Amino acid sequence: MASKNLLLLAGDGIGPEAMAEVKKLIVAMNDKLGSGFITDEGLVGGCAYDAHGAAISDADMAKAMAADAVLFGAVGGPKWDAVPYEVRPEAGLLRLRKDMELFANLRPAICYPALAASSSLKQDVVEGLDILIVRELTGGVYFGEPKQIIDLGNGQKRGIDTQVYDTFEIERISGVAFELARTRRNHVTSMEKRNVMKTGVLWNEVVTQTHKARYADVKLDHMLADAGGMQLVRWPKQFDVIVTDNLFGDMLSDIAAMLTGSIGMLPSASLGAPDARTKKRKALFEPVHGSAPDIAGKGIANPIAMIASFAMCMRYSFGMVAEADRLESAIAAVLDQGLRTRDILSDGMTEVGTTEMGDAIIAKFLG
Ligand SMILES: NC(=O)c1ccc[n+]([C@@H]2O[C@H](COP(=O)([O-])OP(=O)(O)OC[C@H]3O[C@@H](n4cnc5c(N)ncnc54)[C@H](O)[C@@H]3O)[C@@H](O)[C@H]2O)c1
Ligand SMILES: CC(C)[C@H](C(=O)O)[C@@H](O)C(=O)O
Ligand SMILES: [Mg+2]
Repeated sequence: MASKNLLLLAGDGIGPEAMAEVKKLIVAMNDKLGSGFITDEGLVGGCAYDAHGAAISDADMAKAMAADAVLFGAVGGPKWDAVPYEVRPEAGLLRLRKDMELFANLRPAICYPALAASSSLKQDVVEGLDILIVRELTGGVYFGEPKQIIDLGNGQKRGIDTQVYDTFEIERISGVAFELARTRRNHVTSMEKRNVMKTGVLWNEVVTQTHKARYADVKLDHMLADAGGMQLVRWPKQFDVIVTDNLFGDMLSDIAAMLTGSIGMLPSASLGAPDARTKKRKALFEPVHGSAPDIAGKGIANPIAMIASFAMCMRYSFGMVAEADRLESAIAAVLDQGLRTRDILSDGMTEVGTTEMGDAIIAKFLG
């Protein structure tokens, strides 16, 4: 049996609360189904800074590089607002993405039937929604140089971030989007801002060329990213796969999160290129949400995004497609039963905390 070494990086705020539910699930799967997961743990984010002055230590980084997959909770919080920029909690996540070369971030936004009526959007707008945002994750303005604040010496400062994309980066992320579209509804919408950005012009050009050369069977549309945001809330069901850069993908996926009822619902997978010899991809799975300092420690966080991220882990890292499908069905069934954490609560439903929600999903999954 192929190894299943998981590194758990729970992080800060609600990260450990959500991760606790996945840990219970892993223990139950090992005990009852003989799934054979081997777990190790490490520190990332503010807790890592507190322990050793860095947002992730070299030792934990080495563990992440060696693991078959990394499960990540969330990082950040007001406690670390004043720490130096280079070691702020979020730097740990960015280092993991960059050093592991996780260029492809898959963010599916699925509206579970039971939540269609509780969205802030009209029911018919979100009912049956199943879209996938493919976000480029190791380039763009997140990593481009120079990135600095310079003193102009006249009482003024200048903040500089640099958006950079090379052909190969756009080619490989659009390849991922086209491949995934072929397994879905065969439609890709590429979003950039070619009307104001040179990287947008190149993005559009390379996606068009990649399509023509290798994926002409897939329907391709181009949309300016601001209009894309508007279309996502106007009529999201027009989309199948959206491919976009690092920053637009960050923003568009938070918008998409609300289509599903709550940001507490959205999982994600961050994947590297397959290794030439072993064909295995480096991979990290994390909820789209952050550490939610406003609700941390109260036991009310929604663990579904974290649990659904583990479903993606089983599907993409271990080929456990049946188990992943069953876990997603268990989430849907528990929502059908009327159980709701506070973020997705609506009239007539039963409010439960993080632990009860996790327990109910695990029981349904095993049942
Ligand atoms: N991947 C990550 O680790 C990640 C992602 C986004 C933000 N952050 C960090 O998290 C901190 C807080 O950021 P923010 O407040 O902008 O975003 P956030 O996602 O943490 O919270 C936004 C809102 O959504 C709610 N929310 C988020 N997840 C929830 C869940 N699972 N269940 C119920 N409600 C949930 C929060 O209570 C809050 O009201 C910042 O330090 C930020 O940098 C980390
Ligand atoms: C925490 C932060 C670095 C991160 C990002 O901006 O990518 C987060 O917002 C996300 O969506 O994963
Ligand atoms: Mg984000």
